[in-house]
Amino acid sequence: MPSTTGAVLLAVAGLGAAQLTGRGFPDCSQGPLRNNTVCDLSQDPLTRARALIAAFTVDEKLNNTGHVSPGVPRLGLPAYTWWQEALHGIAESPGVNFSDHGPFSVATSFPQPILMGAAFDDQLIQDVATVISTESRAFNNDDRAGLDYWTPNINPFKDPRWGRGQETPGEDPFHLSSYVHSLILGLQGGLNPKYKRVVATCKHFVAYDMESWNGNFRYQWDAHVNSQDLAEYYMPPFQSCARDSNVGSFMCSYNALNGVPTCADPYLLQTILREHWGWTNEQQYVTSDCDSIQNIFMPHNYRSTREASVAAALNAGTDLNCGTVYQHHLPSALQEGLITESTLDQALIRQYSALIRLGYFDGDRVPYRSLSGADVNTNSSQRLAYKAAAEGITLLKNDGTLPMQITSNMTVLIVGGWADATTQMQGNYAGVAPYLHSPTWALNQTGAKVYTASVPGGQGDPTTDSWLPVWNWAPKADVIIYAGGIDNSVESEGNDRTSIAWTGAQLDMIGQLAGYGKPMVVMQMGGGQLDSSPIANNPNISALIWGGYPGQSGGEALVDTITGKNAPAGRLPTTQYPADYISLIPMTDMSLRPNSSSGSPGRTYQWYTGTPIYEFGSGLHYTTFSASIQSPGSTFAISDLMSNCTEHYKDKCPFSTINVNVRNTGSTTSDYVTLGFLAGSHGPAPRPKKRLVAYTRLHGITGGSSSTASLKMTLGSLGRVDETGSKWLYPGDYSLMIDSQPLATANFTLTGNAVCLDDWPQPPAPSKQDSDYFVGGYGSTYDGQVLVDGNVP
Ligand SMILES: O=[N+]([O-])c1ccc(O[C@@H]2O[C@@H](CO)[C@H](O)[C@H]2O)cc1
Repeated sequence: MPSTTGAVLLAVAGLGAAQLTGRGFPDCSQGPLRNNTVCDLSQDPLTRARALIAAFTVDEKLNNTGHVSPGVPRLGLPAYTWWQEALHGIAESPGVNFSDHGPFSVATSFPQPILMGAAFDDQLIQDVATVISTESRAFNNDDRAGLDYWTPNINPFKDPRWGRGQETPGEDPFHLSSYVHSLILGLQGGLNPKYKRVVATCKHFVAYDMESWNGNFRYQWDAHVNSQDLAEYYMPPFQSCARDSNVGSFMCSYNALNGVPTCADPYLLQTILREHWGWTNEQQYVTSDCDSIQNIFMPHNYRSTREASVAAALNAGTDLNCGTVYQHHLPSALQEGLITESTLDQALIRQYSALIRLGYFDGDRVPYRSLSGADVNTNSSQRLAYKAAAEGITLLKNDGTLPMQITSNMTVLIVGGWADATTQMQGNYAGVAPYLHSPTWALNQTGAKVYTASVPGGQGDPTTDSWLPVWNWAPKADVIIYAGGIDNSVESEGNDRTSIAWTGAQLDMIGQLAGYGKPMVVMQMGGGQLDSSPIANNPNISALIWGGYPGQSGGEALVDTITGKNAPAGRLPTTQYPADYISLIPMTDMSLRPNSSSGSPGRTYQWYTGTPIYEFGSGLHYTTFSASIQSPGSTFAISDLMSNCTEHYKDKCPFSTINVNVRNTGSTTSDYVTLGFLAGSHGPAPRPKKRLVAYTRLHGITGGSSSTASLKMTLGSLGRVDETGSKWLYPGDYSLMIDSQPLATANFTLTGNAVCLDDWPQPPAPSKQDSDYFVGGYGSTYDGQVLVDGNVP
């Protein structure tokens, strides 16, 4: 038992404040660590990290367990802030300093992931992530950021109300898995680079997709998910991160899963993450979400003391605490024997070996050390931010009015809360952009006469003052654009939506404007979808464009889509449900399949039994396409497929690369997203309507010419998940369909006996303590304090 576990000598600041605790690097040539093996580059990262941690006293170990780590001055180990954010560009966060450094106080601001997801272009995502990691290294070299980025948010966007759905690439688990693989390659600099560019963090593990609904809050919510939905829907993006992309870090979530707060769950953090997915080289760490270890104690009330709560987290495999409870309560947990020093060592070794993989101790040998302000906000990163917005923008309705020239002799009226949007275009987790070009700014570049009105006001605004400019200008306009929808005032962290309809005030204005009978375009902005049927069904509205949160070049990309400079080819990454959908299913219902007894109509395009307003994968073009598919063959014996399968993880074995010839049958040059959906009578009922198994974006197909999409399909993409969560290859009929409204189909049959591709580990039976689990809930009190959102005591 260690003798000294006394007061931790640490002044830890509040969670959200900028905490610039000093960065810099340890000096391995002159500093006190120079003779420690951590400075010996010939050793492997794990050996080096072990040697470093062996030099710490117990107090020094305990001190360095929070996101603000003081380092060890005695050893010349600098303070380090682990918490940086970069969801779509370097973002304001505790470890990032944007304060004035001349032209270098900005970072490229790409669109929110929900819009980049709509591009269905994995190479684009890798390119974007490479710019982010380049800029991150420049910030780090200028001592204005650390090297650990707690991004991406990769929880599937299952419920249209979720305020943070905008942070994700959409609702489909295959799409998310593929997207996140490319993203991590770009952020970290490859699958297994000698030096990672930055550490990426897949969050929030797992089943976190609700902020605040009907008295449930993310800090206390217990998500009940059966093994089938868990393995089939909620887990695949995380499997892609851990097993297939070698991500450097994971973040457990606020919520509990089936009675156990995720940060205290060894089934998740050890059995699934480290054992089943082989995330075992001890060069990666699990961090908590910010204060989610405190939440194990309260409001989850999963353990009766803070000491027991921090011990439950550390022992389960949460190596780092975003917050301060580890630093304040692990000392007594150690003294009470609730944790061992070797478990503490393991957590620290994981943290510091991750830093070693970043070259933290290797001085100028790290190739990224030369990156500087000249590598931030470059011309090419500006072009990429534009491209990312342009590729994601999705055309949902067009009566033939678009594309439409906007020339200097025209008058344009643009109305709505997004008409002059600037920071609004970034959404949340944003940084300081070099510029923010609004739709109005972009229209002004055309030389046309542009009138802007930001009406309407709030839903209950009874005045017509703000309508006057509209009534004045609408009759004179050659084209009317309405730019509105939703933004972070109704969807954000801590804030789920209570309606998925357009507000009456906006529909009133849109209807009035349409009444002028002019060419009229509606831009539906925001991350979550709105029921746009009133716009789709209004014959006086020429076109509907969905623009998400398009980032620094959003205005140009939107206006260029109207004029045809950008030929739209984005596809909806989520289902657009009718407005009454949310009255049929509670946010807390985690099941995907429709259920006649609960009344659930099912979730996502795979299981929703109703008719969507616009389905997942919708998106029009300024041209037309045809497709022909090369058949992979008609019949396959499962035994043959398996005997050719040499991968350790059987679901990764290739099935076939299927070539799809896509022909532009119109005259406008355009990209085309080739979506491959699988359906058929294989595996047990109920069966999904279809599921995405492959996609590729083809670029710049000129009118009359063709391009080939190679859709790589694995055995896993054919597999289906049973009720225990295991994935099987089943005999039966399969149809691979190209596009949402199929342009081509290939049918084939698998014969023989079903074979298990992935034997899912079963959760343990609830322990006595787990069954004592009690959710306190917000609005309840603890120690006389009322628990309120954003104020977890
Ligand atoms: O106290 N704060 O300032 C604060 C700020 C953000 C916050 O959200 C959490 O922090 C992010 C860490 O990456 C997670 O994605 C999110 O769930 C939680 C707490």
